[in-house]
Amino acid sequence: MIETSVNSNARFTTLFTPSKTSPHMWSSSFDIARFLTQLIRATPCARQRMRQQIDSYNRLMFFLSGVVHLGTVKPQPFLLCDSTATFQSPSPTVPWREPPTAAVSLDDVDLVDQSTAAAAVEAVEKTMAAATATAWDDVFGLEEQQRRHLQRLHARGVLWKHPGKEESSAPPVVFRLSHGGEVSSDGNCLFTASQKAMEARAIDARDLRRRTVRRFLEDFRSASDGEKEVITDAIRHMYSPDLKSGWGIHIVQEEKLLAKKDERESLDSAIEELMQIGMQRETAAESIYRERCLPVNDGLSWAKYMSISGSSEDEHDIITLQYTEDGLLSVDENREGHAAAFGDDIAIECLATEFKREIYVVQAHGSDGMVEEENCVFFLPHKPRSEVIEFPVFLFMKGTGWCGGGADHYEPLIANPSPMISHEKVALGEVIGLRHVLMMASLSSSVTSRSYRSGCCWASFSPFNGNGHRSLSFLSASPRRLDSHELCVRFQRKSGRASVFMQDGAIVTNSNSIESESSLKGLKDEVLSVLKVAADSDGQNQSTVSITVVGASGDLAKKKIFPALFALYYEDCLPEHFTIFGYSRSKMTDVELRNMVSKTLTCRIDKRANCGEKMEEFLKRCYYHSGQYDSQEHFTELDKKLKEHEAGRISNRLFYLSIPPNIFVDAVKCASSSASSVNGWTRVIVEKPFGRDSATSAALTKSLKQYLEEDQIFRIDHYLGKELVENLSVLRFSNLIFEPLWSRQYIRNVQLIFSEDFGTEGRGGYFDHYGIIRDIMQNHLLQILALFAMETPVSLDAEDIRNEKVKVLRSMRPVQVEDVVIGQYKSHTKGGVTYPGYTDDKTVPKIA
Ligand SMILES: NC(=O)C1=CN([C@@H]2O[C@H](COP(=O)(O)OP(=O)(O)OC[C@H]3O[C@@H](n4cnc5c(N)ncnc54)[C@H](OP(=O)(O)O)[C@@H]3O)[C@@H](O)[C@H]2O)C=CC1
Ligand SMILES: O=C1O[C@H](COP(=O)(O)O)[C@@H](O)[C@H](O)[C@H]1O
Repeated sequence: MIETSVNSNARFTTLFTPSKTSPHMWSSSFDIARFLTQLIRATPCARQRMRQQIDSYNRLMFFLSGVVHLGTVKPQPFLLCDSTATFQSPSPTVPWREPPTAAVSLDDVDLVDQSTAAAAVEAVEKTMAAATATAWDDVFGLEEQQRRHLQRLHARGVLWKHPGKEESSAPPVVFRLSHGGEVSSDGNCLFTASQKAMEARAIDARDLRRRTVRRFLEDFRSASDGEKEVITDAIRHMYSPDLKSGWGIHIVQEEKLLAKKDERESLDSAIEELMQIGMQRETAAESIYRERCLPVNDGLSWAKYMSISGSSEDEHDIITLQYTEDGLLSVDENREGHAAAFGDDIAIECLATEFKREIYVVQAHGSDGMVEEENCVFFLPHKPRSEVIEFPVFLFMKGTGWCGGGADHYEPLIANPSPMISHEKVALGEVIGLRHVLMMASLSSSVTSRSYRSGCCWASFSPFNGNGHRSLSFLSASPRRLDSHELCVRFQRKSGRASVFMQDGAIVTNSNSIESESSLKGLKDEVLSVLKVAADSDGQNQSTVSITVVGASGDLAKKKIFPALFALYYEDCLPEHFTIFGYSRSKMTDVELRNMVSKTLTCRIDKRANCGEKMEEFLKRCYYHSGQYDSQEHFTELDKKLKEHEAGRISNRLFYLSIPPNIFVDAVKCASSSASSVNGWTRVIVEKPFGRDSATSAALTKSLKQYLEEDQIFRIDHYLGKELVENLSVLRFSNLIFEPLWSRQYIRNVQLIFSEDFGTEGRGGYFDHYGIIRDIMQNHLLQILALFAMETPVSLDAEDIRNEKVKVLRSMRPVQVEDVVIGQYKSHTKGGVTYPGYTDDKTVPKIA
């Protein structure tokens, strides 16, 4: 029995639905807070947390099982391109070191005014720290520990040596690995991620898939019998496992079958026929699909399988049969044909061969990685069978797997190459007192002109001029500001030695080849001013989020939204630049709004330090504008105020509609036409109820879509964000004890109990009109029911979860009036206090 008991401590929990891709799950006061963070940053924490809990163990198992069982790649599960290890080998290179942690003293090089230098250093340090820290900051789905490993990996860089080439002809390269952005977590992610990681703009993900399959077929056909056998074994192991003896790693095994799209109807009728003679749908389906579909169990069927991208143009649909040791668990019939073949190790190797590039799959393990801290990043190499002609491709493997059911997810890594720092090469930086400004510059006379990426600037050298001088140009790192600033560095060719040997900010030798003190001073001044400009301009390009609570004078705003925003602020989850505006018809000043809000702000994070202070700071960021919900003019005034606060930054705007549903559309119309962002995103959160029934809900959506794109609309069902509800999925799918027991064989009945210990609380008008069934049953409780009863989704992707929920709802017998017992609560006395009955509430209309 699951009891979702709700009492006065109940927190506001949210589930939001960016409709097209439906339910993302959320949780509360923190829940609404988390929802808002995600919405603002588009990084779903709750999902992330759930993934983390489910995945870390399974990912490692999945990874190791791949390594153990796959005969086609040479598994090397431990750091292959470990920069630390390689850099320590004796070589003519300067060993790479971690950035110094001690504060830099400007004493040795203090040739400019201290305060200017200090201010600039601070600005630059901030930018640099942000650049490194944010390298993996916004990536959702990571445990803190993983994030740390990845940030460290980014900061250190990864050394890569061209396989099979002498160092002299192909010197080693250090890559900085940063996240290349999320890609949709469907079966195409290997290809979409690879396309981004390769920065292959001219080729799309589908082409990559096609070329992968073509490469496989060409090579497979020309393989020897022995090689074919190895490949076939690997394919069988993955897609047609031996269900008698193949157990050991996963408690669920999958078989893949291919159904011809044009035979789906006849397959369905055959299944129906079996059902008519009393067979259950799944057993019937299993039997028909097994009999009439193509198993993926050899090279040719693998090629057919791997060609499937989930589009209507595919020849086949993928059918997945899932088994536990007890027998059939489920049949994923993929009726809409959207499932795509997830790329496996064989596919990656083919991709590597096709492009003649090594592909490294990088994994970072979390707290339960069972490996020591230093070895938490794994590189799984996939070597091309051909020669290597280009730099490698790096992919990040982020698990979304369910109990070994597969579905690890690939995301692109962008690998920025930097040359090795050697004694022939010099970096300029510390000499001018800028600890973290790493501008590596090759002064070797063979190099005529080159660009190097530094943490906050681009620096490029011109060729030497007739006087043996060359200049260094700085460009702001921000792509929007490519205004260059010329600096004459006046390094001399003749010395052949660097003025300052520097690595990551450290001075390792003298600076006597810089011509004179005055030129150094000039250089320092100029660089400082350039960097200051760069840092300032970067600041301007930062974005800001303006959150407008429409209906700020109301119950929900006071009780839940403002406290949630404060919780977010307290937890440092709001961006640096944000403003909150309350908007409603009531007349209020900023101060009055702050007073109103302050009454409901509690330090949710149980009396933690500085709560009062934080609250004051937070309130200072809250403003109010009074206006009608259907007035363009009033929203234009709001827009003006928002702009003042946004101060020229990229503005992202969020409107939280905390108003009665009959005025949603008016407010959206005015907000979108008079107060939407011109250079950032505009998003709208819509509170329930989304209509009274299906028709009115559709009508509401249609009206909203006159003014908004679907992906701007976020619908909330806060209940799904409740921790208990979220944990249900974890309990079901990641708990090895419950997972196999969660079936009708072992559970006799399930009761969902929603018990509140308070009454209508002045909302009698609403309840009497709308009804408790519409208020909580058709949304909150049905969602819980679906989560409880659904089959394992293919992945945690919103679409997959929704599909499984829909299947549950479709297979339920509609409730009849005779099935329902309804009632109203009566007045009662407890602890000497008398609580009114439903009909005693003054706001409940009286029957004449
Ligand atoms: N309260 C809660 O716990 C929950 C609420 N919701 C939903 O959130 C939304 C807001 O709820 P809640 O704050 O309780 O609602 P309120 O009834 O408190 O309304 C919010 C504000 O809207 C304005 N307003 C109210 N009625 C009208 C009207 N007829 N015409 C124009 N403006 C009006 C008022 O502001 P002013 O007069 O200053 O303009 C009011 O302060 C609703 O859609 C509700 O269903 C969802 C889940 C829980
Ligand atoms: O949506 C609603 O939910 C609340 C219960 O949610 P909680 O987060 O406060 O526990 C319910 O009281 C209210 O009637 C309903 O509209």
